[in-house]
Amino acid sequence: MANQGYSDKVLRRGVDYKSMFHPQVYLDDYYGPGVPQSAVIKDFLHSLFNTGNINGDRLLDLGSGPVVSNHISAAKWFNELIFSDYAPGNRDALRKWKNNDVDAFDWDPAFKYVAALEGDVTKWEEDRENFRRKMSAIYDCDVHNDNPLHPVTCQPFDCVTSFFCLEETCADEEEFCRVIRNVTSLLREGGVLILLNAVGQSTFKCGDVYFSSLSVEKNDVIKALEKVGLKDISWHSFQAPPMAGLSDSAQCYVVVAKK
Ligand SMILES: C[S@@+](CC[C@H](N)C(=O)[O-])C[C@H]1O[C@@H](n2cnc3c(N)ncnc32)[C@H](O)[C@@H]1O
Repeated sequence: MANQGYSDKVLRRGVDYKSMFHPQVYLDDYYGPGVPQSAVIKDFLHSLFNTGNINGDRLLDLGSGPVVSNHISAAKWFNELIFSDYAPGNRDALRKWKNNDVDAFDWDPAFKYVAALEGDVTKWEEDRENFRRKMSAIYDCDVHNDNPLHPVTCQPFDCVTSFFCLEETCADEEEFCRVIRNVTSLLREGGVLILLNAVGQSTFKCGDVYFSSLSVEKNDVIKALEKVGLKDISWHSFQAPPMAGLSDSAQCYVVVAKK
């Protein structure tokens, strides 16, 4: 589980996200029109949520970045969607979209795509407005705090998600386990944790900037979840289409576990 490769690059992490992670660049590279990876992820999350087994009142996403599309399929199963991120620029991008600002990122194609998966593409605008209504808060967060939402304290959530975030904040296995513990503390008993990330990724790019990631395999993730007492752990992995030099991994995982 060691970071490797890219020894000639400066790999950014931690506080660098506040100044060197540019939301618009990230969105264009990873979520722009025709990026195949984002379609594969939407397909997978659609099939996961459409089992109907993951539902409740409040869902919290940690390290949301400027991204809403990964939660479109989840939205109909929860009354409130709470987003959070460490970098103010990302929280601003989320707020702009919620407020329908003219220069907000255009998520309409993502809503159309998911509405088509749901079997009725004409519903996409209704889905988009329902989503905006359910987006009840956008918090500052740091998954390295015992309470990642500090200073905000919340009732435990029915579901906590974190996509392409936790490994990106950790340098070693010990930190990864601690972060999993912090994140799990926000779940109610019986609540569901959903993590999505790349397998074996040690770096990803946002524009010209390389960010570090803790390279994890299936056993590392499952061990960390078991260590904090999570149960009913299910692991899914799928091949992600090549990302044209943006990441050194072409495999994604989704892990689902119950507290
Ligand atoms: C690769 S982006 C993922 C964004 C989004 N979740 C997605 O699926 O595309 C990693 C995100 O983690 C956030 N982040 C970095 N350090 C963090 C920390 N200590 N606590 C919470 N989020 C953090 C960054 O600001 C960034 O938005």
